[in-house]
Amino acid sequence: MLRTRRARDSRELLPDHADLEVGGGLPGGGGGGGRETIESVTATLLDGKAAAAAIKDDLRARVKALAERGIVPGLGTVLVGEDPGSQAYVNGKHRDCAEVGIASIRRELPGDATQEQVEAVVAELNADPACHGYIVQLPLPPQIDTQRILELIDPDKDADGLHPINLGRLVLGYDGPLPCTPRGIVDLLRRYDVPLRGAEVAVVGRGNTVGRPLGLLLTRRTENATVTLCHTGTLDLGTHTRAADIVIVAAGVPGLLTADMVKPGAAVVDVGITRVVGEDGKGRYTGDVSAEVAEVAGAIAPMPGGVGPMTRAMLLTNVVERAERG
Ligand SMILES: Nc1nc(=O)c2c([nH]1)NC[C@@H]1CN(c3ccc(C(=O)N[C@@H](CCC(=O)O)C(=O)O)cc3)C=[N+]21
Repeated sequence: MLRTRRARDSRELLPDHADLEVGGGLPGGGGGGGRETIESVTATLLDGKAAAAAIKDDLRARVKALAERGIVPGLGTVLVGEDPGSQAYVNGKHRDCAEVGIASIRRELPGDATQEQVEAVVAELNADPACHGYIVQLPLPPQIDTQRILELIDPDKDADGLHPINLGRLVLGYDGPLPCTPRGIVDLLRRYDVPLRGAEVAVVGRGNTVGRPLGLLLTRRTENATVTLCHTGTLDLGTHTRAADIVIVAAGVPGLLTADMVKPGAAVVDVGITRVVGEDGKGRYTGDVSAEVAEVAGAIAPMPGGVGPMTRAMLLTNVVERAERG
């Protein structure tokens, strides 16, 4: 069972503070409402699906307001190749667009496309006034120079927020589109009142799409968290994660974070998404956080249902914000 009560502070779930808990008895909550020992505490669900639905409701209203000014926000996607996973993600993005009234601009190229062909599509979207923002779905096939493609995207149409100019803006504290996954994580934590100011945050993973920009985002004055950025060169990962009020795992290593590596009551965010083949021979996606972490954590953003839907909601947000700027 997942608690619906919101964790305001990771320490709140420690036994010393158990008698400070408010209210219990939420409708349909079914819990006994009495004190619980730490062993029986089940983490608050940081529900990315519900949060994304609320964000999409807000965007729908903003898209309507734009329509009155004669503006229809447009999101472009560039998909190269036939990878079923990538196709599924891109389909999801277009479904999201339809839900909030954003126009979809879809470009597809075969898996053996040349560098010039991909560059031509990028140039076309850069020039298209109906396209307020777009993404080039990653990974690209090996014959394509990914860095060169990403640098050719107009930074002001960079819906992912991953263009070097925009990552530079993030470093410098200038305005620009923010990377979707880091932005989605911060938004999710804020919605559930997980305090960031003064919090010790362990980020596991230094990748360009999540860990690295997340460290930058969390250490801005507006977030004011203290970040320890852990990576494959970290000698004793558990020392760092156990000291953290918030642990965010974006390593791509299934089950990397185990219960013994988490301070009781801490918030845990699972960003991992790795395709594994189960004992039944079926492929499925798995996160970086072991299941038993939910018995120690105060709050948890699971995979699926946590960060993924927030990433998609932030992609839409970046496009609507760009359209609002005119
Ligand atoms: N240029 C670019 N931008 C990306 O943002 C980008 C990319 N390339 N390449 C691939 C990764 C992966 N990614 C996901 C987004 C949402 C879910 C998602 O919504 N997942 C659901 C489960 C899957 C589902 O139900 O469809 C969940 O976590 O609940 C997953 C993965 C974006 N990526």
